[in-house]
Amino acid sequence: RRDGDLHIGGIFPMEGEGGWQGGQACKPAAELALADVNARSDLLSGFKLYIHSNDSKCEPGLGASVMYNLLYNPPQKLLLLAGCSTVCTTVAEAAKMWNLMVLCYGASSPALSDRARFPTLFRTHPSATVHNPTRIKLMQKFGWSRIAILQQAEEVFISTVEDLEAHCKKAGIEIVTRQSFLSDPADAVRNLRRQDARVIVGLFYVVAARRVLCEVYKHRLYGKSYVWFFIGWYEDNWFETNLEKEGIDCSPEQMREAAEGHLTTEALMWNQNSNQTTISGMTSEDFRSRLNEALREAGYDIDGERYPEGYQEAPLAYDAVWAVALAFNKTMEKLEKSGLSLKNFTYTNKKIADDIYEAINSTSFLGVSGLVAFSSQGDRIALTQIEQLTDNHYVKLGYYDTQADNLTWLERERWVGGKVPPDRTVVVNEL
Ligand SMILES: CC1(C)CO[C@@H](CC(=O)O)CN1
Repeated sequence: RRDGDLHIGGIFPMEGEGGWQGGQACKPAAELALADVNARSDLLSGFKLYIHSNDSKCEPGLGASVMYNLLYNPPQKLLLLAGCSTVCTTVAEAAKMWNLMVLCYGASSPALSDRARFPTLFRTHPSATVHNPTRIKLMQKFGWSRIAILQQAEEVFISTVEDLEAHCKKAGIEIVTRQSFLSDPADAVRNLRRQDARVIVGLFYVVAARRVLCEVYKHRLYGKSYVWFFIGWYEDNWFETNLEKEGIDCSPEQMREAAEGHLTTEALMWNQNSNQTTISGMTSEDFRSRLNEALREAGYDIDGERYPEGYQEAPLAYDAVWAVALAFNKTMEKLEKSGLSLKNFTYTNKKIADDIYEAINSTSFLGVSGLVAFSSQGDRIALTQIEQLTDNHYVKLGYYDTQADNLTWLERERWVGGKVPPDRTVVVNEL
């Protein structure tokens, strides 16, 4: 017996120039999850879930018009899925006026962790600040209490640095200098040398990262006396590609030499235990095979390593749909007690919206992206992974569970000079 259908809006960044076109892999992943939850007789019994989606191009204005079209055209939507920090900011700030929850699968901006501005926002994508406790943990492990920061002047990195500074203060780690640049890092890198920076946290997009690395080479700010922390979600050989195209005047060999030994931190988006069965019955590797099949059908040459954007984040979109289905299921059970159902939801019905909020807020299940649970500000609670570039390839050094303050260390780190670089010039007193 089908009591009816449940509808949600899906705003995916499919193509466009700026930002992140992660909808290319995230939309197919969301559709896989939709088929899976609708096939479950123990979920949403009597109802079928539908996603009505449109392309935001990762542009906030277009994202807003997509949202209005979803809201002002029947059928009524119960919730919105969205990607891209800029689009999620716009959609989540407005959605509360319609009592709509917003579930973001591709938004990393720390500014979104703000219940005052975004009272109905949840995200399966972790905030960029998730790296910071991991960076602090590594500094404490290697005895670095004097660091420097080099960042690109972009909102996401500015708010990440503010959070990092707060963590450093609490941990008693001194920041000797904080350099930022718009697009040319030359002066900023030169100032790092002038301040005798040795342990440097770098926060920039991958094109700026190549420019930084070439300046680091020129100023010899690498090797046995330096440690660089880079972001871990750049493509694997990022430091030796596009050099001509982007006017980088360092050779691939020079870039490799400057990059040798750097550390990276990133949030884990694929459940690490690849033979652990998740709520869908799949392991994360089963999910990968099904996603690859769906992407081949959509025309991507997966076997030729031609992955669409958002491939890394696809588990976050898949799990977002599961989080919605489980929350709706919980809400329907609660509403039935008072003879109501989600069919009674309207954009002015705050009571049912609060029930949906409560249901999402108490989410906790093992998804293909790992344990899915949210902080009080709606942020994804996630593990982080630490890697090091050794002999031109990334080696996994360990994982960090911030909530449990548990660092799993694999003892694989290697230092160019054979020992941990000190965080300052070491003066040896002649006896
Ligand atoms: C790890 C990354 C690439 C960070 O940016 C996210 C997009 C955004 O925050 O707009 C997608 N995932």
